[in-house]
Amino acid sequence: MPLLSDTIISRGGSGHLSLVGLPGAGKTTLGRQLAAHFNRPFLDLDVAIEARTGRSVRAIFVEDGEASFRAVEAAVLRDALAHAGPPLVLATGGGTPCFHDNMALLNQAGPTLWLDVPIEALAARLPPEEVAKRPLLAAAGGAEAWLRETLAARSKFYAQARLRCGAACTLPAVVAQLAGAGFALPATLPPAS
Ligand SMILES: Nc1ncnc2c1ncn2[C@@H]1O[C@H](COP(=O)(O)OP(=O)(O)OP(=O)(O)O)[C@@H](O)[C@H]1O
Ligand SMILES: O=C(O)C1=C[C@@H](O)[C@@H](O)[C@H](O)C1
Ligand SMILES: [Mg+2]
Repeated sequence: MPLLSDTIISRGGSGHLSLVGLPGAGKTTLGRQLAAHFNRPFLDLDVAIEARTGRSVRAIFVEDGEASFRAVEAAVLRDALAHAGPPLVLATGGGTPCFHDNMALLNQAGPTLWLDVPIEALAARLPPEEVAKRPLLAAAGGAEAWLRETLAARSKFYAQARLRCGAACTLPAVVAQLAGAGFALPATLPPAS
């Protein structure tokens, strides 16, 4: 039986396409668009964590603390990357790349893209109702200050992504960037009959 890490590595450059970046960067939004474009399954890691545990991300943070959440996040990530199905478009959680060896695993599993959206644009995208959905942001004094501090702490992890887009992380721009970088992203084949 192959090791989990062998399974992940064997997917190579055409494996899972993972999006990383701060809350509000558009990982979920762009991830869905990329999945539709490349005819791949889409997985949102936060949603997968909630499905696995039967609890909200917020509840895990509040009741068990961040370290517990990060352990569950790392376990669900490993399972997702090792899954035998077709390669995914994966929207990671905002903090996923910064804990355990998650960023190295994402890079082994396939192309990685940092949505490096300017802080001012992120803050404008996150009105109070969006802030309330995100436990770390909601607990902070102000969204913009939290985003700045968090970027300073996290950029060394996000910067390990193979690709990066800035203000214009649109579907056409990212598709062109992936093609230009030579990542092979074949459309998912229908299941053999
Ligand atoms: N390119 C964009 N331009 C403007 N608004 C956007 C763009 N992409 C996403 N948004 C909006 O910004 C908000 C956050 O987007 P989204 O939920 O996709 O971010 P995320 O990176 O998945 O955040 P989180 O890490 O908290 O899950 C949503 O309201 C979404 O509609
Ligand atoms: O930026 C973060 O650390 C987080 C972002 C969300 O996607 C969730 O994974 C959780 O709220 C933590
Ligand atoms: Mg999201």
